Amino acid sequence: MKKKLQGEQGIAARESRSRLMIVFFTVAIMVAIWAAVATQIHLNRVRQAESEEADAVAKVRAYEQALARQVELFDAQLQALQHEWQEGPAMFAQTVAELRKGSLRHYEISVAVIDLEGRMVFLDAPGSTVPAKPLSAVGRDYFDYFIQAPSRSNQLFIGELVASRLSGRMVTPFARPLRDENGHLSGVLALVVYPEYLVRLGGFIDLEEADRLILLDRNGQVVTSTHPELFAPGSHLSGAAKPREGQSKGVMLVDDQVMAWKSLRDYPFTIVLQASNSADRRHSREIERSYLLFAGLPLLGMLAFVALLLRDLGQRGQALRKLARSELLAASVVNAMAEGVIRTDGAGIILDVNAAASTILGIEREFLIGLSAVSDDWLVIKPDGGECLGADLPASLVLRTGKPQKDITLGFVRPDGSRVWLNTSARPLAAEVGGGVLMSFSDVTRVMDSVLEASLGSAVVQAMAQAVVVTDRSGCIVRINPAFEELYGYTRREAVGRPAGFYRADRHDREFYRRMWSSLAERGHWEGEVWNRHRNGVALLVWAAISVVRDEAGQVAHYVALYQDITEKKRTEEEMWFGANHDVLTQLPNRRLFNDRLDKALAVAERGAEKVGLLFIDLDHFKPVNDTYGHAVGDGLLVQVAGRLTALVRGSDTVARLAGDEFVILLTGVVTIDDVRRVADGVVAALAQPFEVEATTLEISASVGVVLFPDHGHNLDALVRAADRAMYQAKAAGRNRYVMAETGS
Ligand SMILES: Nc1nc2c(ncn2[C@@H]2O[C@H](COP(=O)(O)OP(=O)(O)OP(=O)(O)O)[C@@H](O)[C@H]2O)c(=O)[nH]1
Repeated sequence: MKKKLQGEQGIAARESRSRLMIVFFTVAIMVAIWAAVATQIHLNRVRQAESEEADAVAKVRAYEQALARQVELFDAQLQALQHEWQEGPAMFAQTVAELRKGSLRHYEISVAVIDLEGRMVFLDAPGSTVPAKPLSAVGRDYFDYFIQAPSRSNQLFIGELVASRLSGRMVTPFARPLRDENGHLSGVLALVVYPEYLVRLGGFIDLEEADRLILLDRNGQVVTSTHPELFAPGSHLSGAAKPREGQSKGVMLVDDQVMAWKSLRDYPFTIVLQASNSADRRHSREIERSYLLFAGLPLLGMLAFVALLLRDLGQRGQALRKLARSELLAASVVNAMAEGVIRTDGAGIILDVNAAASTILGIEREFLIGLSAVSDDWLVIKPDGGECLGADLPASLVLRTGKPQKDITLGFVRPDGSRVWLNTSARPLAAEVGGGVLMSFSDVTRVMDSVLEASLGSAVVQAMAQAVVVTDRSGCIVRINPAFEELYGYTRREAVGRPAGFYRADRHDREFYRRMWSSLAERGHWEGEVWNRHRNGVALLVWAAISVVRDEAGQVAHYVALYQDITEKKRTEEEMWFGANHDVLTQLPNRRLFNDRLDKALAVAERGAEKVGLLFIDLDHFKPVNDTYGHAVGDGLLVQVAGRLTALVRGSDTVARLAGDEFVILLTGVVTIDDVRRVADGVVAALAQPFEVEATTLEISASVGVVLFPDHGHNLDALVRAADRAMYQAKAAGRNRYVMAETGS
């Protein structure tokens, strides 16, 4: 149940992960597109604003230059008229008339001369005459400017916009002082200009229809503008759309419209341009729209696609959950079955196994998957003991014939060597589910064993006193008898099904078992001593007699082994043999064993180039030891002598006690006579050393006769005689020495 939930949760989690990923990537792409578009639009707007500002500033500058030139022109006329006034009124009037036809012909202007009282003494205004009641200029700024400070230098003064008393129109006076011959102020000369002429200059600077050019005077009052309906002369600019106070020039955006302004340095005018940028704006709005379209269309497409994808995913998820639920259900049923189930692909490769299959076969599920179910590597036997090859396995039969196979009994040998009997069925799987084979099998070992047991004359076996074990042809135990249980300590249940020999003591090498098996194969029988081990760990030496049992066809069907415990018997035999061949007192080999070994050594030496050395040793004056200290001390001395002699030679040499105080050393593998001399020197020296026996210090010595085979004799008797002789020669020569036998003796 838990697994099932986990499966569904897994699908749900995967599904919501997929949804999240899709939404995440869609949002990311949308954000990226919109960011790119917004950046582009912003950059466009910035660029446009910059270009609009630059444009406005350039127009203002151009107009500034035109205006300055215009003012300079007016001033030049004023200066000319200033000069003419001194020539008399008639001359002055004539000059004015000439100017009107000449450089001032394009302008609607008036020329007035005002005396020191403020009376207008000369006026030349088209369509106007000097009024009967003379007008007073007192209070007009251009008059007051010079009158209040008569010494003011000869400079141009531009008055503020004022309503003409003659025409009622707004005018701008340009004035200069008039002086008499003495240089005293005699009046003021005014050139009164209808200021709309000043903005006509805008025509020179490429103004656009909607560009608003406004000229302000020093008080911020509108002097004139290209759009008098919006900016009436004498009015003030309202709101934010006016130059920043204290700044003589600047450019800024007001209500998404560029406004540039500049105050003239030399004249009391400020130029304001409210630029029309509608054409550019329209164009850039179109570009922006195309950007938005570019970003918006794919976006809409993407949103639609994502919506479809999510819907599809939801449906798929539902279907998958349903499928997973049914698959989980099926899988848990299969896994809970007591029968082993294996599924393979069309080539017999194992794709899936259930828990029971793994348990029955004794192989981990992970290990089984990927193996071939039709391989020759499986150790499978038929009920008759014959081997079942890969091509005869049920999966192979199904794959070859396409037909189901039912109730095939086979013995399967597990990796641990034990054998299990299986009742197997297999059937082909439909191509829609991927093809392959579905195998199922159950463990029928108990039934099969009892069948086999019954067929093996169990009564006789059971009754036998000897331990009996019967195996199938693969070497797996199919039955044991009570004597076996007693001998090895394993119950029938523990032993049956395991490989025979699982109770080995591992005291024999591979070669031993190889010889056993080849004997069984060649002669159908083997017997001999084998070290096995009881369940409690104690090693047992048994006499094993193993026979092959063949079926009617002559094929190996079973092996039968009989075991007899010979551990005790062997021990007794060994003890008896030891007693017969060794000296009881010193435990050294006795004459019998010595003769035996000498015989063998001579036989070996005869075949090779090596020699055999013999040292006959007789203790000197041993009898007095016995006589003086007693037999026990004599015995103790003999034991110590045996020890010293044994310590002098290699393990392959033999030290034997022949009788009484007579010892012999048999040296094999001798190459030169010097090898023997070295040992003889050692013997004499070792036995001349004092002995400590039962708190008694004894000093004796030995006489040694030395012979060499083949130098001093070709057989045992000749050698022994020669050695004996040599030994007596040593005694005769004064004892405590060795004498080498004479050659040819
Ligand atoms: N303690 C003891 N003495 C033994 C044993 N077998 C023999 N003997 C004694 O060993 C002595 C052998 O003496 P001999 O070799 O004849 O005389 P010896 O005193 O050694 O004189 P030389 O050989 O001429 O130097 C005898 O007295 C035996 O009784 C034994 O097993 N134990």
